[in-house]
Amino acid sequence: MSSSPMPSRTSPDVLEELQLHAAQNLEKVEISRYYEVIRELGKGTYGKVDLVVHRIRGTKMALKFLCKKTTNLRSFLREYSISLYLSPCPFIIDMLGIAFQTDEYYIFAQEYALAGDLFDIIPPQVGLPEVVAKRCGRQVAVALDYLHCKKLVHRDIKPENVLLFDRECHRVKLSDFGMAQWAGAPVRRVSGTIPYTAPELSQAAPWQGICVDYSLDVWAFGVLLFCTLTGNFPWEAALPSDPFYQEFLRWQRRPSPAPVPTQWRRFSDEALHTFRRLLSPEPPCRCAARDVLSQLGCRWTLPEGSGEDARDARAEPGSPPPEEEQQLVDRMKQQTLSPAADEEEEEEEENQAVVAVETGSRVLLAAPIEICV
Ligand SMILES: Nc1ncnc2c1ncn2[C@@H]1O[C@H](COP(=O)(O)OP(=O)(O)OP(=O)(O)O)[C@@H](O)[C@H]1O
Repeated sequence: MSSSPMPSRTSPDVLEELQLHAAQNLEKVEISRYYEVIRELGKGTYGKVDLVVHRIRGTKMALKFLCKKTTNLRSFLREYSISLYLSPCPFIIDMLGIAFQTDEYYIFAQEYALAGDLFDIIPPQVGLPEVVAKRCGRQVAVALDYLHCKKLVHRDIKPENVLLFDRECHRVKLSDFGMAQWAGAPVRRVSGTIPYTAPELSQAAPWQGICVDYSLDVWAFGVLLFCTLTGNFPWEAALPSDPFYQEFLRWQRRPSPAPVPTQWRRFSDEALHTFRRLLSPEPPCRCAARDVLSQLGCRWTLPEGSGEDARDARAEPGSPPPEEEQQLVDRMKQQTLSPAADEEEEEEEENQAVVAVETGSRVLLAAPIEICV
């Protein structure tokens, strides 16, 4: 098993050229003169994304604003040129070749993904239907394979960075290359972790140097697939102190047949095999993102009520006692993609979406994120 991609036929010099060209043409523009802002599409750590219409051409587009206070020109040019460089892939967000600045922001334009992002359509504690999750997973796997072939690592794979053109995921695209790095580049872990952070990074000492590798994306992709299929995170963080991660690790490290951790029992043997390879604690043992493609023909989730989900529920030597397991399940339930679910139940469905976006649903995902420089 190896996560090495096919060799790239393109040169990183292209990126240098793109950056230079963008830097030389980065005009100061008064936004309201050229664009009418329709609404805010999203907010991130370093800025915001607005839906706008070009006043003359009438084209709808998404403008990404990076605040000058927190993003320097070099980082902006990097994100812009990497996004441009990767945008020929049909599963990566298209760039419109427009970049400019105001006094406060650096800005670039992208195509507008009219159905929002993947996070917003995952029903908490339920997940998407298998067919939809696989359709989405297939496109993300191809996008990852593409950028890995170009020797780049995304480093921020999560549902918020998978943009949708329809809610059934017939067309999805990977976005947000603000963290992307060349494979092999040394980075330092600065702070924090999220559920998608691979264990080698979560467990690195603060400021410890690590080498960027494709396997970081593969791990995050495995977590993303779990979230998409279940509406839960598999763990809060891939740390020994996290009981869900610990239980998963026990299962991963045991010779098979080993007891399947509680929250993984809904999956078929084929799906478990795939998860085991995507989420191997040892980075070199992780498979490539594209390896998921050959598993899409198998059934991944067991039919509800088939009795199959009782599989491995029997106590086996070394598995946690039932009370401990129940506690794990309870904690897991609190750790859903929508911690505010209870309060929202009384609200109308329309309001729920708004509340989820504005307050509750991103709590876990908004936990301190991995920032490497
Ligand atoms: N092209 C687009 N079309 C529609 N919505 C978009 C588009 N780009 C971004 N968004 C929305 O805006 C959100 C934030 O965008 P993005 O991830 O690019 O910002 P960021 O500052 O890099 O975020 P983070 O700090 O979380 O990485 C996305 O999760 C998505 O909901």
